[in-house]
Amino acid sequence: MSLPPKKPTFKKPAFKKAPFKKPSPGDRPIKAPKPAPDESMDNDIGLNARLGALKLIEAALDHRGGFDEAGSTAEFLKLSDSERAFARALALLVLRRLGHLDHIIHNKTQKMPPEAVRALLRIGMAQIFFMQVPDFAAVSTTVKIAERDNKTRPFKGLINAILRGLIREGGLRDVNPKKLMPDWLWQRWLQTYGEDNVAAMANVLTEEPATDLSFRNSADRDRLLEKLEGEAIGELNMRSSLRGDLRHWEAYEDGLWWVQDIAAATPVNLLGDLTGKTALDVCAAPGGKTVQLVAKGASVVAIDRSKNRLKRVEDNLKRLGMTAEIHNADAASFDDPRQFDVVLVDAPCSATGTYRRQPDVLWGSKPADVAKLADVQHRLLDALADRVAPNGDLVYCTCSLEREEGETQILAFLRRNKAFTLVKHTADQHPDIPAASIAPEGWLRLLPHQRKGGQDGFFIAHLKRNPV
Ligand SMILES: C[S@@+](CC[C@H](N)C(=O)[O-])C[C@H]1O[C@@H](n2cnc3c(N)ncnc32)[C@H](O)[C@@H]1O
Repeated sequence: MSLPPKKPTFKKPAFKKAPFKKPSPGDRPIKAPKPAPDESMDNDIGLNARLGALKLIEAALDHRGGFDEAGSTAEFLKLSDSERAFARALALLVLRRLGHLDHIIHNKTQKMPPEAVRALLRIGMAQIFFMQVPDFAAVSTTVKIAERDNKTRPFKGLINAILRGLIREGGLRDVNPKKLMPDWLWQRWLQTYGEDNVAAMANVLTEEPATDLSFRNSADRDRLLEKLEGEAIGELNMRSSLRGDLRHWEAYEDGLWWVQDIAAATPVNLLGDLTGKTALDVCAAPGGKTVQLVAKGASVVAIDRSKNRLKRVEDNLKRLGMTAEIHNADAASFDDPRQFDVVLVDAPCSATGTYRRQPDVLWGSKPADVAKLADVQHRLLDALADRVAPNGDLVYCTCSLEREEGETQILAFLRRNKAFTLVKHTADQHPDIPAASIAPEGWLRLLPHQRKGGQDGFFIAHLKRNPV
C-alpha cells in the first residue's frame, strides 16, 4: 500500500507556561537535559535520563504500581532533578501512547523485534513525535543506548533506519482507537459501555490532561481565575491551563487551593454545607477529599492504612492551615464506636479510571486485580456501615471504570443493608456535572470523555442511613 502525502496529523502542542518561574518535575513537553558545551549528544546526562525512562517503563509494564516503585529506587533518585523530570515525562508519554507506538513498530518491521529493541524504538519515537527534543538527539541517544547492550547492539541499524524513516514521513497518522489500549480492557469496556464510548475513552489518551484545582470557597476561585489561567468547572473548582511547578503558582503558599481532578472532587461536592457536622474519611491519603470535607465545615476524622501516605495528608492539611484527627489504621477493623454524619469510603481500587494521568494503570493492571479489590471494597463497606449515624450520609466512590467496583458493589450492599437508601442525583440538580455522567439510577458513572478536556473515570454512590 502506498503512503499518503506527507501531511502530519499531529502537531507538537504549544503549552502555556507559568509566568517567570523555574522549570519543574512533571512539566511537559520538556527539553532534553542540555549537553555540556564540550560534549557531543551522546553525553551521559542525556543517556542517563533516557535509561531512567526505560527503567520506569519496564517496571510499569511488569506489574501494577511498578512505575511508582521504580521512581523511588535509590538508582532513580541519584539522577539530577532535570534528568528525573525528563525520564518521567518520557516514560508517561510512552505509556500513554504505547498501543499507538507498538502499532507503528508492527507496521515497520516484518517480524516484531525483541522487547528490548521495542523499548528503545518507543522512547525514540515518543521524543520525535511528542517532545521538544531535536530529532537528531532523539535518534543518536537511542542508537547509543542500543550499542551498549549485546541484546540490542545487532538492531542498532534497524532502530536508526526506522526512526529516521519516521522523521522523513513527517508525523503520526491517526490510529484505530482500539490499538491505543490493552485488548482485555478494550473488550471489557466495550461490553460495559458500548463501541462509541470505548472509542472516545481510548482517544482521551491522545490529549494531555490539564490541571484541575479545588478551592476552599468560590470567591477565592473567582478572584484567581485570571492569574491561574483557569476556567470555572464547578462551584469550587477550576481547570487551569498553566504548566510547570505549581509551588510557584499564584496563592499556592496561601493554601487557597489544592490539585484535584474534577471527578475526584465530585463525591464531596455532592454534599452540601457541613458546618457543625462530623465526617469520617476512611481511605484518606493523600487527603484531597479530607481537605474538601474540612473546607465544607466538617470536623473530620481521617484514617489510612499506609503510614507513608498518611504523612501526605498531614502535609496537605498543614499547607492549607487545616486540622483533622488522623489515625493510621485499617478501616475494616478500626476500633472506634463513634458514629458520624458523613462517612466517605474512597476505596482502594484498580484505578483504571485514572489512565489519563497515570497511563501505567492500563498496562500494569490484570483482570484478577479487579476481583481481589472488589472483595476489599465489600469488606470495607460492611465494616463501616455502622459508623454512619441515623439520617447520615454514606458516600462510596472508586476511581475505577469496572462495574464490579462500582454499580455491582453498591447494588449488593443495598441488598445486604436494608438500613440504607440510595440518594438519587439528577442532572437538573447538578448543572456542573456532565448530564451523561449521572446515571438514571441516581448514582454517578463518570466516563473520561464525557467532559470537554476529559475527567478521571469514577463511580460515586450517595446513600442515606434511614432514621431509627
Ligand atoms: C483511592 S486512595 C484514596 C484517595 C484519597 N481519598 C484522596 O482523595 O486523596 C485509597 C487509599 O486507601 C488506603 N487504604 C487501602 N486499604 C485500606 C484499609 N483497609 N484501611 C484504610 N485505608 C486503606 C490506601 O492506603 C490509599 O491511600
